[in-house]
Amino acid sequence: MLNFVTTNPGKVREATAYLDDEVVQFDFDYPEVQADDLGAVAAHGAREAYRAADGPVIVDDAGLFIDAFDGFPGPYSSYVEDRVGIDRVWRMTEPESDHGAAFKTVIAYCDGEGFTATPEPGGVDRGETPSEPRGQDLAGEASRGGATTDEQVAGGEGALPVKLFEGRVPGELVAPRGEGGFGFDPIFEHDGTTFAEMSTDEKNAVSHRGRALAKFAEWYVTR
Ligand SMILES: O=P(O)(O)OP(=O)(O)OP(=O)(O)OC[C@H]1O[C@@H](n2cnc3c(O)ncnc32)[C@H](O)[C@@H]1O
Repeated sequence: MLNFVTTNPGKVREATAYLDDEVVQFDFDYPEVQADDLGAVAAHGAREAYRAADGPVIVDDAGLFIDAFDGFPGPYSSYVEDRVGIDRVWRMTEPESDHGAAFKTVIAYCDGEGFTATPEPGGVDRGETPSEPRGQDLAGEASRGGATTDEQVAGGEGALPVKLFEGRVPGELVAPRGEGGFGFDPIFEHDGTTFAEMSTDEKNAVSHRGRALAKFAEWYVTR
């Protein structure tokens, strides 16, 4: 059994559709660290949640990165969805010449144990294809090239190990269409279809979360 630490049932639906193991929503609203890096936020959350949960946990920190706004709202997407709303985010983007955007997610796994997989030189597994099942051990080592977040990801000396899996999907922002999904799905179009017009399985097949879950699932069964 795997605890998916989230207040968002949409994320759990997507993970359940993907993983063979039983996935249970663990509604634990951990204090999110303020960081420009999804990995740092997810790693921190996974450690906090593991201490509160009875078993292994995954935390997914995700966001919408809009090209015209240099990646805004990124890690602050949940806040912007609540305070600004997806209609106004679309209206802000509409006058821009570039409507490009990407969803990104980092899944952090923690079970209180160390991991045996070999760390990849150069950082967290940032590949995009579901066929790359590698994560990285981040216990107590500042192993990434980023400027501000190495220490937050590594968690300092003696910190519980976490393993990170990233997924990204490019797309275009459009006027809202569709009833499915959650969050910014109605204004995010990929290959002519918004995520809100897709079924959960269709979205998982191409989405940031699906890609990260694929990497996680492949590692999880063989770890
Ligand atoms: O933190 P938890 O409790 O898991 O739930 P959350 O929904 O607040 O999750 P995040 O902190 O990861 O915030 C991500 C925000 O990014 C947006 N988002 C992330 N993944 C998305 C997806 O697959 N489809 C649409 N919007 C998404 C949405 O606005 C989320 O609120």
